[in-house]
Amino acid sequence: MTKHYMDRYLSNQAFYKIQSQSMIDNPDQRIVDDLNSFTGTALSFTVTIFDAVIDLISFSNILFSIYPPLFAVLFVYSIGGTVISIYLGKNLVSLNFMQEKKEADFRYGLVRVRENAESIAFYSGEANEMQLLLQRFTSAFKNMSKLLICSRNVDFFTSWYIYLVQILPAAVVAPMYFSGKIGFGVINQSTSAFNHILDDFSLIVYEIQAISAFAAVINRLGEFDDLLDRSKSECHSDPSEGISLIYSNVKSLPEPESNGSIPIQKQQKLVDIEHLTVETPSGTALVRNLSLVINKNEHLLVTGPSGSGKTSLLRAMCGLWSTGKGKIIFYVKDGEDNQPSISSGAVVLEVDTGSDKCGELGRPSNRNYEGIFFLPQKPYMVLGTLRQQLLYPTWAEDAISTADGTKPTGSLPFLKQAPKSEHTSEKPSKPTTEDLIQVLEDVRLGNLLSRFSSLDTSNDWSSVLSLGEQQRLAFARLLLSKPKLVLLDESTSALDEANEAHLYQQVEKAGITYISVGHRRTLYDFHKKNLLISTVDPSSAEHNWSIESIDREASCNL
Ligand SMILES: Nc1ncnc2c1ncn2[C@@H]1O[C@H](COP(=O)(O)OP(=O)(O)OP(=O)(O)O)[C@@H](O)[C@H]1O
Repeated sequence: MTKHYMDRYLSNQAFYKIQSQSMIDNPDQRIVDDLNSFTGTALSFTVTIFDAVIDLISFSNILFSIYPPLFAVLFVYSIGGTVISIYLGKNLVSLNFMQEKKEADFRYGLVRVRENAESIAFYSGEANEMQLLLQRFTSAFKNMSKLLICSRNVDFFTSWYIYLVQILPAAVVAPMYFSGKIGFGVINQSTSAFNHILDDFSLIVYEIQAISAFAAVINRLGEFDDLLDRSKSECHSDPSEGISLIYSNVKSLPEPESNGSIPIQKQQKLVDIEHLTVETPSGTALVRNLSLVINKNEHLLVTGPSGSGKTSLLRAMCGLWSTGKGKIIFYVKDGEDNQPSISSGAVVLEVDTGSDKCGELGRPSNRNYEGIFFLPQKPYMVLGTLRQQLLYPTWAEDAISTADGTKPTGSLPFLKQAPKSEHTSEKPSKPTTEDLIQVLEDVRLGNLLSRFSSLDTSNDWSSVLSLGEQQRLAFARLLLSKPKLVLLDESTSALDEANEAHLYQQVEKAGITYISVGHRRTLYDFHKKNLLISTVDPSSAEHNWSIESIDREASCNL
């Protein structure tokens, strides 16, 4: 079940939507704790119910042969007890639900302190953190107090219910004993049979607390399950709604000129954006009616005021946001197998649409295999060795290792990677150790090997490397993956100008076309076109962007 849920959580970018739109709380706790409770309790309930059925069959006969009216008393008693315990415990389900949430919130608060230890220490924010954590803890504590009061009431009743049962059967059969119809031993016999059967009928009374906790777990898992299903069905929804991403496996060939030749520049179209309007998930327009073609090596710089929607444009290009309209066509795949067929001078394009590629995972399972790479401003450092950092995210097989760095032993079927979807393109071949060392040199991080002794040293890389070093490491990943197109979101913001220039030269040398977002003047030196996005004016329907060529020499002189 854990693997099943993780598969769906990591498909269709469900984890991203859940986090960015705050759809449900603590999905991690649902996967770890709720699944654990669900499977454990489901198993123990099954065994308990099975036990109860066997017990009921064995003792009903005895009780019925002693005195049939005892059965009627038993029914009335157990039904009455069940109704009262359900009434007393009616708040237990919601209180258990909230307890799980509040404890998970508290734990998450502590995890955030650990993850942001340095920033908090720089801010000297200990007192504030303590306050925030105490608020979360107090909230969990208050809910626990309500839960305890409710459980206490249920417990009082359950105890009373259990004690009364000791005298009830004896009281019912006592008149028969005194009238001499039954012997003294039969009283004991009837008490024992009565207790057994009552235990079976009173499952709800005895287990009301466990049942309410189980119901809360089912609610939380059900909510999560629905969300994951919805995320999958959204991927298969009408592709005409929202922004369409199209991955073409042929290069777009324009109409040949009168002499039959096709201009070289036009053959190298990489991205074609048609009438694109990008909106936030809440529906605010950020970029209006953008039409743009990016050819190979025609590096584009996206600039504009803070909050104008530069990163959001990249989000739309990566398929993270589909709110808005228009088309983004990528011509980044090699077209050897699918040469366009030309008939009567017309060019027929063969394209794979995003929806065709949906398969199990909706959007392409790994955009990197499609020849597109993304570098964020704050690089993500995986938990693991330096080698795993470099191989991430294109080659992830080696990531299966335990916290102490050892490989898990034994055959665990769920550790096997999922079979590759037939639509998924081939990965580039895996780099050798020499390639990894070379790429570290290329991004001027060769000193890491002497600092950390080898490529297989594990560390908390986001703490031990400076932000600039992390950004260079991210460029090393890019150079290893050799995509056709890379989207750089202020990914050199922490670097000095010399390192920034060096990295851009390396990327250009590798033949990778880049689209950068940034504010720094130095960036103009490495780009050929500038897309300027201005803040949308809600009162006007005009588009809010302009494109101009960058005169490299002029920008160098600036
Ligand atoms: N998940 C979201 N839901 C709603 N609005 C969002 C969301 N994420 C970002 N926004 C809003 O969208 C707008 C554009 O954000 P974006 O990150 O694209 O700006 P930007 O131009 O890259 O800014 P900066 O230069 O400061 O990085 C901002 O006003 C931001 O508050």
